[in-house]
Amino acid sequence: MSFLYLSSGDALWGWANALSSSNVAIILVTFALAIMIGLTVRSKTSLRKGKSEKGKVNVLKFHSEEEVAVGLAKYIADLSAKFIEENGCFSVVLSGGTLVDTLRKLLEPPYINSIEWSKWLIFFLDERVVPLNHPDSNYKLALDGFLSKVPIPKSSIHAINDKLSPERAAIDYENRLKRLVEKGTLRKSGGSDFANFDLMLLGMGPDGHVASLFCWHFQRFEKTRWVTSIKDSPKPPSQRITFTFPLINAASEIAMVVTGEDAADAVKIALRETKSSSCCFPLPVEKVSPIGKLTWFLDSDATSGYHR
Ligand SMILES: O=C(O)[C@H](O)[C@@H](O)[C@H](O)[C@H](O)COP(=O)(O)O
Repeated sequence: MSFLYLSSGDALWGWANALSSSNVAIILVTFALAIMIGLTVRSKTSLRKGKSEKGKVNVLKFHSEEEVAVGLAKYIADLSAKFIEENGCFSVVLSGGTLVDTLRKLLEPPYINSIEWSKWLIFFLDERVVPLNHPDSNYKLALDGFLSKVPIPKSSIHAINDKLSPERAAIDYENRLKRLVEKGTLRKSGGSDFANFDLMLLGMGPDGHVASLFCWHFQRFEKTRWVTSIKDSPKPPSQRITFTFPLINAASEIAMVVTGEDAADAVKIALRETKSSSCCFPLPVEKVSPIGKLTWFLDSDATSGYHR
């Protein structure tokens, strides 16, 4: 009832006088609690909003790996034209594994002639710490299967320093990326200081790993480093460097390119068709959530059991 009279100065004065100091304390605590509850509800709402507004997810299902390669080439060529028109260059981050082979349609007409290759900048999402001419090197894989067949200037291909230890190679690569941001060669992501790559091309292992971020390794929880190292990778070779999730998720576009039935279970989990069963935490792939857009390229083997 008292609150009904708050508009009247006299009533307010009388009401206030009537309060003992303990009543004042109770009212202050009540107000504080109300403000805290209000803030909690607000922040939960904005978190939910933030999550749903973050990036768009597009799932493209193709019958065969060949069709994935065709669809991926068109997607990359379109992005190349868009980003070169907007910014004068196109920064592309490559994974190892089967991805490089899936890029093969870019080496054919019309793309081989229409893409402005001289404006591409190439980076490596993860790299095995071996000499660059070693059969395990992702750089060598990309060079032999793709980069040597297109006119991308050598100076635009950013390989790791293969003379360094994994820790030092990761620090060195991170520092080189930071210098490229300072020089304006790479853009900064809107909401953070991380570099904002135009396109990251990711593969995924059957255990749901992406880059060299594996289930049982702390590197997947890294929050501040851009690039980190691992010395006991479950997928050989054991010594690697890898982009971290904050850097991965600062990208404008991420393509998750997954083919073959080995990966089908992890695909189902990542696309929320089933819950993680044996793992009591999200798979690394579930942490892929770019500020921009995420597009899945899947063949029918990788989607066996995925119904949506
Ligand atoms: O260097 C690596 O091993 C990778 O970058 C790794 O993350 C790879 O992309 C996945 O393991 C998928 O590999 P596949 O495409 O061969 O299945």
